[in-house]
Amino acid sequence: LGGAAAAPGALPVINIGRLNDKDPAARALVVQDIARACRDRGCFQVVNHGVSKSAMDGALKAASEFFDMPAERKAAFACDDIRNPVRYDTSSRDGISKARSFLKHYANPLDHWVDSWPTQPATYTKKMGTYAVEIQRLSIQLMGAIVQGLGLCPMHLQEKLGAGLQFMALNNYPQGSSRAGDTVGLAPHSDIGFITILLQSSPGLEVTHHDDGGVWTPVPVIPGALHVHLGDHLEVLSNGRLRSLLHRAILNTDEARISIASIHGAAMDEKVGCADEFVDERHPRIYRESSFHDFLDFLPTNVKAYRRFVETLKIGGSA
Ligand SMILES: O=C(O)CCC(=O)C(=O)O
Ligand SMILES: [Fe+2]
Repeated sequence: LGGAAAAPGALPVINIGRLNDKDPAARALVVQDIARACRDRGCFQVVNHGVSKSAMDGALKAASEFFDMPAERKAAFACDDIRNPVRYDTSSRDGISKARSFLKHYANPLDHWVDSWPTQPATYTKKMGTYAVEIQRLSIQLMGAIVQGLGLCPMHLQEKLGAGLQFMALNNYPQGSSRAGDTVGLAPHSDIGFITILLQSSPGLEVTHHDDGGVWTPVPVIPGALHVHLGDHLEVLSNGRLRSLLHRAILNTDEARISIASIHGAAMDEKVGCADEFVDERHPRIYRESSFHDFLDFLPTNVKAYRRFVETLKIGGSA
């Protein structure tokens, strides 16, 4: 064919209301939509997901109130140790932050982590906690559908996910200049974990799947919808049947922008490897097993020339 790759079509929006349907055929249709979206696009948006509008609005409000605080207050949460349970930062020491400040913290189980969260603004823990719990529940429901779509039992990972990691990143981007053209706030990367569920206050997120030929597709803001994309550990688990999604954030030229990413994975030291069901003579194991802990060890080494973590896990490849 040659020439520039054609822009892939609109990103899928999936109504997941019937995932809980008693009729297995009704659930199967939704599972099929999710499976296709995971395979072909590495992401999709969900509507009818059961996360309340008030929880979503509350989370964005809590995040914006946090970022609106004076710099000294926020600096109290700054920490050089990437293992700290709460971390605020404005610099680009991670190699991918170009123009963002962020607050990152863990969230599952909430009662274990919430005491380490900011106590200012006063309603932060209440609002973000409510959102975190609802998103954690949704993540388990979505993962049930995703593994079923892969042909596994829907319960395959449920216990590990229930005891697993929920890592939240609140991102704050300045308004971009319309004269400067597209300005990258957060450079292309994939997330660790199985899936990320993301809420954005205004457009800016862009995605490119491994076979999109490097064409970036903007993720539209659909009121009430949540964006879901696949992380490195789902690529590993599926032995490469699914691929993690490269994504980036462009500065919005109309307004400052906030996004809240919730990353869902196995517990800190739990090793994730390829499921035996996807390994046979024709499909040898592609990736070494690894944990979130291993990912944190890898991060500081990934500053100069960015590589997806999952690339470094390839068996036979260079680590
Ligand atoms: O701001 C966005 O939309 C993307 C955020 C993101 O990719 C992340 O926090 O990992
Ligand atoms: Fe990300």
